[in-house]
Amino acid sequence: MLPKRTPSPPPAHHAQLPPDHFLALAPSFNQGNYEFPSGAPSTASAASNGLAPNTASLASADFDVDVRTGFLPPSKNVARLSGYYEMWEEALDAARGSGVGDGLQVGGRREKDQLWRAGVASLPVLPTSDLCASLPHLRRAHVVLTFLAHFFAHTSPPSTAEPKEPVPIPASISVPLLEISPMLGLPPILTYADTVLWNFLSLNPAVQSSLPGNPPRDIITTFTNTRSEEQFYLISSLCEIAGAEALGLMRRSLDELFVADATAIRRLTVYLRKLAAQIDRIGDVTMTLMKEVDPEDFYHLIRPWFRGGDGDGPGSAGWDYLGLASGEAESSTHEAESASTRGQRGKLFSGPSAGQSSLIHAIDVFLLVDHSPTEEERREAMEAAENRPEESGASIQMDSTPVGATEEQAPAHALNKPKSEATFLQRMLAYMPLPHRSFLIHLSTHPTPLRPLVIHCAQSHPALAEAYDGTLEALRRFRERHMRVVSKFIVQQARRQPGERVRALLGVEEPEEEKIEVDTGELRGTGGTALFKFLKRCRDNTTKAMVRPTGAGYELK
Ligand code: HEM
Repeated sequence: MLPKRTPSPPPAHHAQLPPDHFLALAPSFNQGNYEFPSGAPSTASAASNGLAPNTASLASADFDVDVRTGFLPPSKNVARLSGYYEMWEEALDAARGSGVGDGLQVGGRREKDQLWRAGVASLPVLPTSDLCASLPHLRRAHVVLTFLAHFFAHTSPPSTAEPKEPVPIPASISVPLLEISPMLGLPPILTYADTVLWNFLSLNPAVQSSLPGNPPRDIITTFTNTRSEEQFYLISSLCEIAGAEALGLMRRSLDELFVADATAIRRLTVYLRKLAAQIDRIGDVTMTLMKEVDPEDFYHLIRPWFRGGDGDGPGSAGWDYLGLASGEAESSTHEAESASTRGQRGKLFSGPSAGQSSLIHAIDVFLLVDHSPTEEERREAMEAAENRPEESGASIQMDSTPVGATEEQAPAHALNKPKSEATFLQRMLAYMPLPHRSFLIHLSTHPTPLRPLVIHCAQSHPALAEAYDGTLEALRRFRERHMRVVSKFIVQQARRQPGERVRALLGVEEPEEEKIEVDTGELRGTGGTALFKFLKRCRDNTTKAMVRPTGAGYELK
C-alpha cells in the first residue's frame, strides 16, 4: 500500500536556530525535582531564590508569545516535510485518502486499513537529527507523527486478552516521536498545538506572518477531509487571533498596575472594559462553530480519532510506544504521563482538547480566577487516587497564589493546596508546548496585583470594580456559550444514532436503536473530564472571583 522507499538526503533548506533561541539554550530550570522528575518547566524567580528579575509579561517573545499573533506562531507553518521525511508525509496521505470517506476507518476492519498498518510498521526508523535545526520543521514532524500514531492506534484491532493489552505504536512512529517530543516539551500524542497552532496556513501564505490582516485560512492536516474538521481547527485558530488582542490589553493593564496612580486606574478601567469586549469577541468566534461544523460529523466521524491512550476511561490499557529499550523509554517519559504508568508499557496520555489552549488559562490567571479544587473535591480526588491510582493524573501545580504572598493578598481558596493532586487545567499545562507552559507557570507564580487593587479601591474607584466584574462577567458568558457548544456537539449527539449519510461513511448499515440512554454524569471529554461537573465548575469559579458576584446561569442539557 505504501510505496517502498530508501532514505534520500536530508532537506537542505533548514534555517539555523539563532543561538539565543529557547531550543538552543540549556534551560537553567532543567534540574529535576519532586514535581517534575525530568526538569521543572518554570522560569519563576522563586526558583532562583529571588535573584532572577520578575520578567512576567503577557506578550513575551521569550515564551514564544507574539504581540500580534499571541500563541499562534508568527512565522509560517511548514505544510510538508521534504527529503527522506517525505516517507512520513506519504504514509499520512495514504491514511487520509483523497476525499471524504476515502481514508482509513476507525476500527480498521477493512483490508485497506490493515495493509496501511502493515506498510507503516515496516517503514524504517528515521533519524531526527535533520529536523532539529528548524523549529517549524520540528513542529511539523510532531504533527505528522502524532496524526500517524492516532491513525495507527484507531485502526488496530481491539485487544481480546484479559486484562487488555496496550495498543502497540510501531517503532517507525514511536522512536522519532519520542525523540522530538521532549524538544518541543510535548507528550508523544496529538495535542491542540498539532491540530490548531501548527496546522494552518494564512490567507497570503507568501507573507511570513499570521497578522490580523492575514489570518489563518487553510488547514493543513485532518483525519477525515471533512469541511467540519477543517472548520473546527480553523475557528479555534481564529479564537487565538482574537485572543492576541486580549493579551495586548492585559499587557497594557499590567503597565498601568505598575504605576497604579489615579490616571493609571482610569486607564486600567478602560482597558478592562475593552478586554471584556474582546472576550465577547472570542465567544462570538466560538459560536460560529454552531453554523460551520456539522454536529454529527464532529461526534461520529471526527472525535473518535482524537481519543488518546486513556480513551477507555480509568481501565484503559494505554498505548505501547515500541522500539526503545526499557531504560530509554523511561527517560522519554513526560510530565503528562500519569505516575501510575511509569515503568509500564501502556501509557495513558489524553487526546487533544481546546482546553489545552493557553489563552483562556492566561485570562484566568490575569483575573485571578482560581480553579483549585474545593475541600470536598480534593477529598474525592484523593479517594479516587487511592482506589484507582491511574485516575490521579500528572501533577503540575498552578494556582494563583502570588510568590511570597501574605494570607490577605492571596485568594483564600488558593492557599494551603496540597501538591499531590492536579486540576484539569493543571493537567492540561503538560499538553502545551514548553514555552507556553513556562509562560503560564511564570504568570501564575507572579500573579498580577489586579484583584487586590480592585478590592482596595472598591470604594474610591467603583468604576474599576465594575469594569473588573464586567470582564469576569464576559468570561462567564464565554463559558456559558462554550457549554452550549458542548451540549450540541457532544451531549445531544451521544443521545441519538447518526443519520444515513454518516452511517455510510462509518461503514455501519442499520442503526441499532433510535434513542440511546445516556448517563450525562458519565460523559467524558477528550481531556478525560466528567463533562457536566467540570464545565459548570469552571463557569462558577469565574463568578466567584467577582467582587460582587452575580447569579447562576445555563445548565448543560
Ligand atoms: C465543537 C467545539 C468544541 C467542543 C465539542 C468542546 C468541548 C470541550 C470539552 C468536552 C471540554 C472539557 C475538557 C475535556 O475533557 O476535553 C472543553 C474544555 C475547554 N474548551 Fe472546548 N470545545 C469546543 C470548542 C472550543 C473552542 C473553540 C474553545 C476556544 C477557546 C474552547 C475552549 C475550551 C476551554 C478553555 C476549556 C477548558 C474549560 C474552561 O476553561 O472552561 N473549546 N471543551
